[in-house]
Amino acid sequence: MEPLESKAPHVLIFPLPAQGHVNSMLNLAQLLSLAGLNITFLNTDHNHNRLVLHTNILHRFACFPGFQFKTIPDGLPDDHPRAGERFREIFDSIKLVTKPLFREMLCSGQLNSATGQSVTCIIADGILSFPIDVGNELGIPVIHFRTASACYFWACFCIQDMIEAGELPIIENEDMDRLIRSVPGMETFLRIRDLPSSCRASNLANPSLQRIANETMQSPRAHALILNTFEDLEGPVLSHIRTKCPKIYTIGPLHAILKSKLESKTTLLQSQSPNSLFKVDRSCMVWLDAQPLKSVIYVSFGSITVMTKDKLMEFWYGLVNSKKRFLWAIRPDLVIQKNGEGQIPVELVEGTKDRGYMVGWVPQEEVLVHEAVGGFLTHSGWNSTLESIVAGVPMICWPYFADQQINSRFVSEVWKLGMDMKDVCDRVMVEKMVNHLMEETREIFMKPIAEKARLAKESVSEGGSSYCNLDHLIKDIKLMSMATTK
Ligand SMILES: O=c1ccn([C@@H]2O[C@H](COP(=O)(O)OP(=O)(O)O[C@H]3O[C@H](CO)[C@@H](O)[C@H](O)[C@H]3O)[C@@H](O)[C@H]2O)c(=O)[nH]1
Ligand SMILES: C[C@H]1CC[C@@H]2C(C(=O)O)=CO[C@@H](O)[C@@H]21
Repeated sequence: MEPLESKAPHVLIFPLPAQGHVNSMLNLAQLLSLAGLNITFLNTDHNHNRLVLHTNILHRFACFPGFQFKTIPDGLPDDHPRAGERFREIFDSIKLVTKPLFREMLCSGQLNSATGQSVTCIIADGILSFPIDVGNELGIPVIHFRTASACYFWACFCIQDMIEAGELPIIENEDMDRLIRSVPGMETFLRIRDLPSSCRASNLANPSLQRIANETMQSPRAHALILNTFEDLEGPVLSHIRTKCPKIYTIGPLHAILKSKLESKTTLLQSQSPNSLFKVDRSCMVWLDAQPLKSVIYVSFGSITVMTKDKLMEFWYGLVNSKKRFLWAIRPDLVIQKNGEGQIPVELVEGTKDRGYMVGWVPQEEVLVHEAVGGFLTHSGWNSTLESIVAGVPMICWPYFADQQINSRFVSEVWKLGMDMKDVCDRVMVEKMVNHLMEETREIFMKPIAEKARLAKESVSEGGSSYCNLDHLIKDIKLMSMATTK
């Protein structure tokens, strides 16, 4: 009989089906596969089809004999938008449809590895607590992976304290600049407007507010908590989280640690491509090649943001009026309430022809490290924030929802890596901020962002904090698996 020690663990990875979650979980899956672990990556049918259509994901993972994709329904019809506020409908359908199937899949052995080995550890999205219940029932340890920032996690964790202190709910006509005092470590800079967007609900029974508060407070029940961040970025807030979740693995920025691990593996590195749910248009790289050094502001609002055509026009006018060059990723489903196609004003058409380039979806990691890119107008999704930090590109933040409101506060006020434009959307402000970031006050941001980029790279290099924590995580998973297979 094979000695127990020689059996590689079998880890089931289950992300919330959203770009920013699938992305970082796939990076983790690849890192664990490189370490020789057997992995089952459980995608929703909808997202798996999109990944297969738009990426070389099957080819990329084919070199790992212990890796397999499995799929599960998300319970929504295929033509559901899965964007904007309607994204949240996924939580009810997951609860209703996916949760019982998830349990059934584990019980029936459908998720066993290619060699027949059952799951020895689950890494589940930290916004979903039901895998902890299923894991407990079946005797499988569960690790939570919250794909957003640590500062967001901590603010969510403190929602109950904010309620008890009378700081929530927000009342009508409230001063949005009022400071929040019951999130330890953030007393001097966290305003109401910076709280996770669900906290803007005026009713404490709001399902979204209830969900993020309740689900976040479940994480201490997990065996450990993985965060896509690094100690030199979020150290102080991590100390607070450790009082509630003592075992935290900070292993970010994941895209950077993966890149550094692949550096010596040329064939694997060459076959890397973005983990995109959208069709990537690479023509923007040719356009960027023709632009002067640090002259372009890159604009993207991530995968879930939606906006009215009026708002889009404000951004467009602001960009054109700034007279700066811009590259704008406009997802096909970004604009809601299109109100017919309408005429695009001639000054926008001309200004864009001269200095702009628009595509549906870009290879963002590559775009941000391109030498022509000098700034990023972003929705402050956590992956985008980390990618910008690693690339040393300062940001203008226009948060849309969830963690983005607090991420943008940290980017601007705590880390001094850019400017926060939250809750404002007019062409004059866009023009002014773009000019500040790209020219007038650019120097203010360049030193802090270069320093954070250096620290990020150090953390993922051999001996760095994230590098070592990933090794510890792998050892922990191996130990757990020995215990569960005994
Ligand atoms: O044209 C584009 C635009 C984006 N991306 C990539 O898509 C990802 C977007 O992720 P993120 O910046 O985190 O934004 P969302 O897609 O909006 O991510 C969701 O998930 C994140 C992680 O939990 C949260 O921080 C966000 O608020 C939430 O909206 C990044 O890796 C980008 O590189 C591209 O490759 N091309
Ligand atoms: C749609 C958002 C609700 C919460 C999710 C999240 C989280 O981990 O709390 C982060 O950003 C969004 O993708 C999700």
